[in-house]
Amino acid sequence: FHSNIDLKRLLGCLFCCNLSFLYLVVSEDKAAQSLLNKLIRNNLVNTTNQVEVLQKDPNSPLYSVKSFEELRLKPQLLKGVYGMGFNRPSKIQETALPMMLAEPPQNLIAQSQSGTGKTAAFVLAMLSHVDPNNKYPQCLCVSPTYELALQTGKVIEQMGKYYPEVKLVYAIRGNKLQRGMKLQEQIVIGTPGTMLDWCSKFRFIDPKKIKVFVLDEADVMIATQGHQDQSIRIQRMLPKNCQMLLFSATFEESVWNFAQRIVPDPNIIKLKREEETLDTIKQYYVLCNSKEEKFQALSNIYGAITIAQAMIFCHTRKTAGWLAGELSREGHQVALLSGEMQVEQRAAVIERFRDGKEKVLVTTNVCARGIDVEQVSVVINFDLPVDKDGNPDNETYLHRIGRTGRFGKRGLAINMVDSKMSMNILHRIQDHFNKKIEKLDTDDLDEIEKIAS
Ligand SMILES: Nc1ncnc2c1ncn2[C@@H]1O[C@H](COP(=O)(O)OP(=O)(O)OP(=O)(O)O)[C@@H](O)[C@H]1O
Repeated sequence: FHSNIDLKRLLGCLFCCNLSFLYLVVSEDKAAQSLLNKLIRNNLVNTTNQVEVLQKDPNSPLYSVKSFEELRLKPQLLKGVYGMGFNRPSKIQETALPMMLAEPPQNLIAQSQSGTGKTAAFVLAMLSHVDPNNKYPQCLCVSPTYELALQTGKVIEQMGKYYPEVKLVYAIRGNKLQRGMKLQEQIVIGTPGTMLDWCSKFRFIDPKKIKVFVLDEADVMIATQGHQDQSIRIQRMLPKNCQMLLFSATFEESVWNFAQRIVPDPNIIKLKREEETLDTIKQYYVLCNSKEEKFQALSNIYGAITIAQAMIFCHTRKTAGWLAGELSREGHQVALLSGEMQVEQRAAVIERFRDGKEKVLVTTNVCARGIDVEQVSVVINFDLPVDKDGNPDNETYLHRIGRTGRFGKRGLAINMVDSKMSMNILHRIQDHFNKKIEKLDTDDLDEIEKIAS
């Protein structure tokens, strides 16, 4: 089942004049990124921001809860929640859960970054609303890919551990059912195409009996051609009083337009992402003439200061592979994150690095975009981040080395410059952030030692 992301990317390159191929590659990347984040995250992201709430009816009181008890959950579900190690609702759950569990049910559009507790919230809502005595589907949840659906399914299974009467089925390609059968499971989770077929073409599901409809990862969903229309067609088959819930990590205009078509009369909850800043980061650049010289500079740095954990970014897979080899030969414990790896393999590499089993992580841009490895104190741009036109990619630069304000530890960033062009990129990055990037002479041990103090 695991989609071979790299084969598709390769095909995308071969047919790069064919836009639809390119489209596929981009959307696969988004889904892969999202899956990767899910696989490596095992706790909530910290946030100091407040949720913004826009109520459908501004006059109705706004409830928020500080404990799961206040939600009057079924005892089996409360046990399930505590069994997962949750002590109290996350920021977004504080407001989203009372809305989702209210009677009559309310519709909701919620946006917050990955890892803030959205999945756990809607899973709890689905489990609370089903009637296990009714042996037919009552909740539908659509996800952009099979793998993402599976992850949500796992959360349903964990949270519903003490509520075994509630059953779950996956509406995914490859799960072939006998014609004419009717599903008995109360929750159906799957991808839009198969879900639509099961509701209309095969009628395994009676859409008129659905009480809760969840659309997860709306931003990833609309990046895949066809998913948007399929989702809307499913939504149109559902009864008027069905609760509609939509979740997204980002909220650009296209997502918002889609959300409004899926969710009528919504309450809206938004949680701003924690801003990243370069304020607590010391930034340096090193002048070199070749990749061998860059490696030598790196060795000198390693020789002069103790680096607990470093992340090194390269532009191409080839450079990353070469550098990882050179570093290993010098006796470093190196992890390599490369594009040809499957998402699960990538997650395993990042987890080992997180656990401190490896001290250096060498990676290409594509692989590490959007991944937070908070404890890394040194980031090395072996190649500076540029976009496809060769312009500085300021956003990636900030994301790689920036820290989120209050939680941020001090950090060190070293940029390797090996040509006039990369010097120009460096200057533009420096101007963009209006923060000086100091020159570092890596042949001068004393100077290197100073940067660590
Ligand atoms: N109230 C809570 N207390 C402690 N941990 C929680 C709580 N809610 C969720 N988590 C955990 O935090 C992590 C992120 O939660 P969740 O997957 O629900 O977030 P998300 O916003 O849906 O992110 P993603 O889209 O990446 O899955 C998970 O490991 C989850 O088990």
